[in-house]
Amino acid sequence: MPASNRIVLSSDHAAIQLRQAIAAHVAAQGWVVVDIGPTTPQSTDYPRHGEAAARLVASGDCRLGVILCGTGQGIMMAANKVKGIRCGVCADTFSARMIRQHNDANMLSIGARVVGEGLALDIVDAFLAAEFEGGRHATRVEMIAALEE
Ligand SMILES: O=C[C@H](O)[C@H](O)[C@H](O)COP(=O)(O)O
Repeated sequence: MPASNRIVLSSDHAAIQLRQAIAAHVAAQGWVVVDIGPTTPQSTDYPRHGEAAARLVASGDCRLGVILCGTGQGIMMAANKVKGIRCGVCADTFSARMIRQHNDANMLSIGARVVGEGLALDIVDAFLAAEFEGGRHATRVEMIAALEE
């Protein structure tokens, strides 16, 4: 377990049930879950939830983040607007592992209308188990950061 074991979870209305399943899953692994909701199924706007989670990661309050909406795409786009955030949408475990190993992703996005719960939990596990490899990948991640300046 890393030094900081805080992970933020957030979603829009399309992914509340899956987000809560992921929260229970990662909490059972020892992560301190910062679940910032929402908790009611009322329609809500994914940009606000993506931004809120991203700010907790960008500030260092949370080491990693998992965010969800219907496709995972919209909330990912919002999170990636926050400086320092590298978030990828994953619908397979290979990509979830690679965005950590090669891209040093600090957030994962999942589409609750795209993948079922079993696969989603495997995707989260693959993301959390992987470590950034550095080396040539560090140079490329630095190039991404330079685009923010
Ligand atoms: O990228 C956007 C997400 O998939 C949203 O969850 C989706 O657009 C919400 O759609 P609706 O308001 O029809 O539930």
